[in-house]
Amino acid sequence: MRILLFGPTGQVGWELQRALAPLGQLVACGRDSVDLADRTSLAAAIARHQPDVLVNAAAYTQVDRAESDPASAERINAAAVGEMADAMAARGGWFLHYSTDYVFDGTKAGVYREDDPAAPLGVYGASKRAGEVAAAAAGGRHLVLRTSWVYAARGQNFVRTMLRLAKERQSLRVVADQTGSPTSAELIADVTAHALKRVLDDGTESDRMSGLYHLTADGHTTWHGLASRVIGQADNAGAQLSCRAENVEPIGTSDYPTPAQRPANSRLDTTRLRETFGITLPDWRYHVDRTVAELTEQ
Ligand SMILES: NC(=O)C1=CN([C@@H]2O[C@H](COP(=O)(O)OP(=O)(O)OC[C@H]3O[C@@H](n4cnc5c(N)ncnc54)[C@H](OP(=O)(O)O)[C@@H]3O)[C@@H](O)[C@H]2O)C=CC1
Ligand SMILES: Cc1cn([C@H]2C[C@H](O)[C@@H](COP(=O)(O)OP(=O)(O)O[C@H]3O[C@@H](C)C(=O)[C@@H](O)[C@H]3O)O2)c(=O)[nH]c1=O
Ligand SMILES: [Mg+2]
Repeated sequence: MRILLFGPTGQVGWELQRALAPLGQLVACGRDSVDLADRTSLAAAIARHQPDVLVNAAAYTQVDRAESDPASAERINAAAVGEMADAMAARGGWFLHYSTDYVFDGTKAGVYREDDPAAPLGVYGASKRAGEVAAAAAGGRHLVLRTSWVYAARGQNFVRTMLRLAKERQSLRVVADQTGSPTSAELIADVTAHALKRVLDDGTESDRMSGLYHLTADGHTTWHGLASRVIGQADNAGAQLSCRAENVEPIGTSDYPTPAQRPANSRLDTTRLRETFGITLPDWRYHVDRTVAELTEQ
């Protein structure tokens, strides 16, 4: 079983290197060996490695920058994804890919299901939605895992930003009217490996599992709730902070203007994933607390 991984230096890709290794012969292609902006480079990587499974953890993830660089976001998050999906459909292999809660506009009152209409508010979300559509349109076997608010002990993420700012400033202002589920890269990688093992073990029976799934930690909070949790846990662990949890001020979205608009509600219903693959998802605080512990030990 040959597994090809794109994006091994990213948050999710890094964890996938560990999680996927036991499932087959894993080859990781970083930017040094494949540039997804270049169609020829992408086709050559697939031709060279002849994968049975392609896992794409690479993406254009700078939400605000995408607003002024839509061509790059569209190329990496949509066109390249379509080319990957087409190539894997032609090979008869599995294509695994990730998408985002930012495909929704956040106006729904409850949790979003996989088949709720997408209505992205920004360029990043629109490019990721186009990638989802392209992955399905190829007609091959695929798993697209839609996740949200990803963080890890390494890489660029909100949890690490909050710890850095809490060391520099005596107070922080964080939006309290955007709700979602913080999800660790480690959880995403472990669930990916579990789901991949399942579809490979089930052979052609697994064709009915092909499709789109929501994958987030259980429960939800706001960005303010997440910042308060992170700073409170770091403080308890003895980190030297200038800002305490009680000095994280809740603000409204309009008080924190950004180039890209973000959904007010992006809670995702994970029933389909849990029931199809028999997975239990931990509360969002579980991995947040472990990640903060790891970061404050360093
Ligand atoms: N981060 C988040 O909060 C969320 C992420 N997602 C999705 O999850 C997936 C993984 O995200 P995450 O791990 O956070 O991503 P990161 O931003 O941490 O990593 C992105 C990866 O993509 C690679 N990459 C970007 N452009 C290119 C290119 N032109 N050629 C080759 N490689 C490229 C990067 O390589 P390099 O290191 O060289 O730049 C890096 O390995 C993505 O599909 C993302 O859309 C979904 C919801 C939330
Ligand atoms: C740094 C900071 C951000 N914010 C706000 C801005 C924004 O509304 C929210 C989150 O900010 P960030 O820019 O860190 O997060 P953002 O880049 O929007 O994160 C998103 O990334 C992409 C890749 C995804 O797919 C999404 O699921 C989501 O995780 O917090 C504050 O209120 N105060 C602050 O000090
Ligand atoms: Mg960001």
